[in-house]
Amino acid sequence: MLFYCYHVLQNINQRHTHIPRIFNLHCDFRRDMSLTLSEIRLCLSDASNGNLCVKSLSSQDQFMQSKVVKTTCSGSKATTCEGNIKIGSSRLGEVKMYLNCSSALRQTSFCIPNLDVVMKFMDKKYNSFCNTVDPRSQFSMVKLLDDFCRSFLKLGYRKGSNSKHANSSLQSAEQAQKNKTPFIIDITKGSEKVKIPLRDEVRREDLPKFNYIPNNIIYQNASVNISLARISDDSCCSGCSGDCLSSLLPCACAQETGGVFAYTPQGLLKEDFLTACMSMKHEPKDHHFVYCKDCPLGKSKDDQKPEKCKGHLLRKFVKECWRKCGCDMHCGNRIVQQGIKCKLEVYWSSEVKGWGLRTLEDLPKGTFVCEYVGEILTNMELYDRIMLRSRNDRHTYPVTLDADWGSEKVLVDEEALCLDATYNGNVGRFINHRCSDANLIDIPVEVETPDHHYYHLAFFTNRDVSAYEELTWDYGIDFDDHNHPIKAFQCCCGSAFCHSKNQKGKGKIEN
Ligand SMILES: C[S@@+](CC[C@H](N)C(=O)[O-])C[C@H]1O[C@@H](n2cnc3c(N)ncnc32)[C@H](O)[C@@H]1O
Repeated sequence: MLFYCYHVLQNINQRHTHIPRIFNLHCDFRRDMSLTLSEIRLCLSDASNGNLCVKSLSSQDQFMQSKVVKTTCSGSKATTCEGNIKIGSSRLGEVKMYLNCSSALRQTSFCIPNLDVVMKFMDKKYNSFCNTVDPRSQFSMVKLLDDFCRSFLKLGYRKGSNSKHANSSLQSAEQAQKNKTPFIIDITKGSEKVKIPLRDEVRREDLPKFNYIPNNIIYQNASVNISLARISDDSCCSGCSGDCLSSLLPCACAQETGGVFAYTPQGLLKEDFLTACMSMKHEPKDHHFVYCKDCPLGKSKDDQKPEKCKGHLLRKFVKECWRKCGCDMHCGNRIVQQGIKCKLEVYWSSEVKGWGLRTLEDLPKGTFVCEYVGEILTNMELYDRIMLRSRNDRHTYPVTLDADWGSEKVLVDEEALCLDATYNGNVGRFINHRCSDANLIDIPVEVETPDHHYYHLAFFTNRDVSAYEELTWDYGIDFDDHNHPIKAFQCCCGSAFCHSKNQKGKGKIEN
């Protein structure tokens, strides 16, 4: 059997905004190139035959396969050829096609042509055949296959499916088609270097209501001292020029990370730095935890009788070059401040989790994705906000900037800071939690002030992440502490290490 895979329509779904989309096309073409729509008759069986794992989709997007029992190619020298066409659709509505013809071509001098060339050939052939002049009505193989996939989903839905899973995908795909799925082209309203769309596949009424801000903003009482005088001459690199990463000796800005820069020349977080941060997060043994004498969290719950500190993870910081440094804006030690560069998308993750964030491209390990941006609040301000919160507010959006709380003897309230992205925030507010094996890690980054009670919270990938995977981080919250400002929720992350499974005694991880 001749089998050959062509990747032709990869990423087409990035260009086509409406689902269903062709994800990949794998196919064989006959030697005489007689494989055209009019010459193929498809008989789809309704049997589903297992799952097809696709690397570029997350493992939860299992594909249902339908097997074509017969493919007939007429008009060729070989009268009939039996083969397989496998079509899969995921819950997200992506469609994958394999075309696999059996033939005797293996024995011939058949040479596999470039599929782009074949596509053009087919377009030309059918356009001349139809004698069309209007470019809008011209035949296109790509359009034809796209249409084929849409019809497949549509007809499959009408006839019903023996899979609940596939059914919901088809339903939402159908609905999306019907409604021409409204979505926001750019939730950042032009304030980031990249556009970040919001894909509304299921036509939600409750689109997120918030104001997009690309940088943290002080709400009222927070003390953030960003005066240049605060930066001493020996903690910046005024003598540098160009790119600090290319100089022979690391400059003063690498001191925070032990005299070596945390970033590679390719702009990724270094493997050993990442490993150290991950091990602190995954094995928070006593020496990584610090206990403050006068814990701001304990105080905010009861000022008269403050609760004992439950401990804070003492975190490693990255320090980036900044305004007092002599290097330029493209210096390799200025990753976070250069802003978002990845292709991201906000999408409806699930009924329980709500909106989520996914990547539209493969991201190598150590890639900076985005910051968690919000209003800078003091711990008391956050506490007051929480008191006023409506019971109907399902999701919460604060993070505590406590990476250095333990090293301070006493923090006054103006210095015990949090970020709240409820009303004002960036795309980081859509990142959902995943217990233990999330694909992002949050790293504290010092940029404009050496005072570590204020810092940037930046997300980096902690492994290679494939396009269309949901981006998640481990919020690191205590799910049993119902008074914590970051309200615990019933976790549905789906991880084998999920704490809600642990509570039922399954998948327990030992710290
Ligand atoms: C920072 S927001 C994340 C974005 C949110 N999903 C949305 O729709 O805007 C955090 C909230 O999302 C929900 N959430 C995040 N991860 C979750 C998970 N693993 N399971 C259930 N709910 C989750 C919780 O309601 C949580 O308070």
